Amino acid sequence: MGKVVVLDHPLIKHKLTFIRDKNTGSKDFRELVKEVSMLMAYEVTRDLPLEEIEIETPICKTKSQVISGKKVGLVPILRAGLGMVDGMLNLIPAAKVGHIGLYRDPETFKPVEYYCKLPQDIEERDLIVLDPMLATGGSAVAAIQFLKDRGAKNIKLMNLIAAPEGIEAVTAAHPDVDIYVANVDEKLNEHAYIIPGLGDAGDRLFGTK
Ligand SMILES: O=P(O)(O)OC[C@H]1O[C@H](OP(=O)(O)OP(=O)(O)O)[C@H](O)[C@@H]1O
Ligand SMILES: O=c1cc[nH]c(=O)[nH]1
Ligand SMILES: [Mg+2]
Repeated sequence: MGKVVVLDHPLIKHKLTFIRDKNTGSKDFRELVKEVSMLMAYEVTRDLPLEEIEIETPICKTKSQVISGKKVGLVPILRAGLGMVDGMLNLIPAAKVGHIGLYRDPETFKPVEYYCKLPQDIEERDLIVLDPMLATGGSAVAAIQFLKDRGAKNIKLMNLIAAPEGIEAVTAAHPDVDIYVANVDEKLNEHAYIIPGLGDAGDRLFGTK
């Protein structure tokens, strides 16, 4: 069974409060989502392998560690996942970025795919799927399946806010996938929005409502 890691650092909690606040406009919302993603990247990348290289300080030669040749791929689920890419790239600049376009049908709540462009070597990469919201889990389950169908083997999921229903759906469908979240909220409402949540992440990022 994949682990569920809740990153309840005070800085993340603080920023999440202003992300949730309906009075936070798109500019600040984007900035805060980027900052929280960057803070979460610290923990999501904890198991990246290191190797020792030889360098020379101004004083002497020494051995020191660098991240080894392991390749990372970031896979934002469009649109809202885009808001998390820059924060992650700040810390993992060598990562390649693949995009999966999905929107949730407002009546059935089922994901509808409309775009996909992935790095060619995804089967060799450690992939991190990015989406601020894990609600029913339908979008994340579909995106992860999509990656597995194309040969991906090592996948993590990173969300800002998850509903218990979404965590259950992902762990049932993809028990090999670890989930990293900033908070697990209470439940879903009748429109499958997360309570208390933050509303529609895509609309708030891009000002479309
Ligand atoms: O867990 P689920 O029930 O599938 O819901 C979560 C999905 O819904 C939102 O996307 P949305 O469909 O609003 O598309 P958008 O990012 O373009 O706004 C969100 O960003 C997730 O992708
Ligand atoms: O609460 C929710 C649920 C799905 N998508 C969102 O953006 N927010
Ligand atoms: Mg949306």
